[in-house]
Amino acid sequence: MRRATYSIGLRTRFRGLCQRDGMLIEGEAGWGEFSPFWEYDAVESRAWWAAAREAADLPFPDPVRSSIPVNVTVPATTPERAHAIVIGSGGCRTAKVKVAEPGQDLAAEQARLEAVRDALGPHGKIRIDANGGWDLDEAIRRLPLLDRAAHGLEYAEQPCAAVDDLATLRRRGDVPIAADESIRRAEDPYEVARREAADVVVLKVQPLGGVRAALRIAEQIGLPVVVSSALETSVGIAAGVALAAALPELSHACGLATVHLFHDDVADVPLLPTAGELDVRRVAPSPDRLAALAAPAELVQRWERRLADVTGSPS
Ligand SMILES: O=C(O)CCC(=O)C1=CC=C[C@@H](O)[C@@H]1C(=O)O
Ligand SMILES: [Mg+2]
Repeated sequence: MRRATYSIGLRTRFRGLCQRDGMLIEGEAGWGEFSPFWEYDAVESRAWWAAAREAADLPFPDPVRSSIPVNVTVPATTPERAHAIVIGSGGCRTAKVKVAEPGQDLAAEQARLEAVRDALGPHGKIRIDANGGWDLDEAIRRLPLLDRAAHGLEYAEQPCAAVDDLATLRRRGDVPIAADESIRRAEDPYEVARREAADVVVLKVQPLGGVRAALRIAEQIGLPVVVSSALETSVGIAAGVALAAALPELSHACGLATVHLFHDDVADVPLLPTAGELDVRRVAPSPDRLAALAAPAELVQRWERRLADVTGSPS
């Protein structure tokens, strides 16, 4: 099995990261990506490895659509930069704006949302993602204010960490609620649905163990699905696109336009949107790009050791 370890700078700090690294593996069916964030231990990273193996070894399920509408992802940045990111998004008509980042106050979030609304126009949709960063009182206080600043929010993704709090917020009805971490990092991804704690669920291929595993959750959970990236290169994004393409129903834009957050990509033709949509296709990295983006030797060794820990085999 051929493998390559990449390291790519991010244009704007995102979830505390200035650089993204991971491994790409080639199997009989094509390329897969293994890029669990560094804070994930070997046990949690197993699902990410299963996803990489699936992509490398098996064809993706048959698609039922040929392109996927996507949101532009706006990091916790200045209003000016947020505006420019939306304008340069490749025609996205939905924007997802990060909120609840350390060091950012309510006024900064309101200004960012106003700038995004200005760039998107009155008909675009705006969603926010707090990554579970608020307690219930803070969420109750902020959601109506951010809803107003955005001139209407499509939904708030993971405003609080606890499923109980999501259920309370949903019952209050200020803003529709989406669950992300409560699905991908939960023992039981169906708890959110049983507790009627979300209007939408966010599914990510790597943390959920592959396209087929995520498809099964989508089929059984009984809620609208948004397929999102785990901040991958175009190789990993292609697996998310394959999931979105195979879903029987797709009513919302997906969070798969994150290659624009990277300075560079492993593919000659990156999976970036045109007219707000991504093409449904597999991606192979180009040898030249892989060479240019190869991780330094020390980082390659760290990834090799990590892989050995996750698979239980010596590196
Ligand atoms: O959903 C999107 O628009 C892009 C993906 C995205 O926001 C994320 C990718 C990877 C890690 C996460 O912190 C973050 C998320 O929480 O959804
Ligand atoms: Mg999220």
